[in-house]
Amino acid sequence: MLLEIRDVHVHYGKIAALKGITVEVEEGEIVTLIGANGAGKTTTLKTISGLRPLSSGRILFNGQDISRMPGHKRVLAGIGQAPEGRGIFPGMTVTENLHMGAYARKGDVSKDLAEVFELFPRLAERKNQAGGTMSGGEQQMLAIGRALMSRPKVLLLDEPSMGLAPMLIQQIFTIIEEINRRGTTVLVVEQNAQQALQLAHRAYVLETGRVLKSAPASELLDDPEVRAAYLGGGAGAAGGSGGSGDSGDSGGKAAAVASAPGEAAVVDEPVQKTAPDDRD
Ligand SMILES: Nc1ncnc2c1ncn2[C@@H]1O[C@H](COP(=O)(O)OP(=O)(O)OP(=O)(O)O)[C@@H](O)[C@H]1O
Repeated sequence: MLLEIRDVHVHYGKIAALKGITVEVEEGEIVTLIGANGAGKTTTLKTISGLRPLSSGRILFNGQDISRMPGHKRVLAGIGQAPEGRGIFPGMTVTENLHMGAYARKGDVSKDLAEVFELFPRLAERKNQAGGTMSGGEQQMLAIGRALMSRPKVLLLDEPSMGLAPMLIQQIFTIIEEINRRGTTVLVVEQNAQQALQLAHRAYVLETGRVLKSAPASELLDDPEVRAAYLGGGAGAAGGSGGSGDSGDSGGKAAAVASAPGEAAVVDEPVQKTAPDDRD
């Protein structure tokens, strides 16, 4: 087992955000955590990467207990994270941002840089552009690319589809599949349950700090309870895709994106929000 989260409890002051979560990730898998707002998905990722301390429980990585290991050492051990809200450095260029991803690692990074540019040609085209002037989709690519620069064994992704137009979501998910095909294990948190379940091998459904269910992703796509609560109640995603009943149709994918009808025309514009989630 590459990553094991065992009966983990996490608190924000008196608020119990995780109430005994157990999640396992095998090497080579794509695992997704789905669930409503406030279920504890982001907290789970932050606890794995060392941004939140555990109240109790254990986190094992490659069999080693990392529960109390500082975050930067976890990066060196092979845990890479692309955080919610991207968290890129707005004033730095794309290349500089990518170099920051390798800061904790010694040695030549040119091969890694070339690999990221190959995965994300858009970043290569914009390598001298300031991160803050990039579109939402490009910033998401940059955040993933930066996490890859640390050569993670497991890549933690927090809401990679957030705020992106359907076509871009599709692109990002295809790249995540490719990253996994090249050997990186992926743990991805998503509100976009339909797409996450189509991407992942296995999934955990979180509800108010607990694991409600875990199963192969394809099983959860057909699970009536999951469909009712997280997939818009019927076939395909919420939002009225036309309801063809085929969960793999592109209409369903498009409808899985939470956007007002008028927003469909917005492709991918520069975004201002670049700071990491700083509610802590
Ligand atoms: N900085 C914080 N201070 C206090 N409570 C917090 C903080 N961050 C999260 N929480 C609480 O912890 C619980 C889990 O939140 P978390 O962000 O992990 O959920 P989530 O499933 O990722 O939801 P979202 O999609 O909204 O990010 C919620 O009850 C939330 O209100």
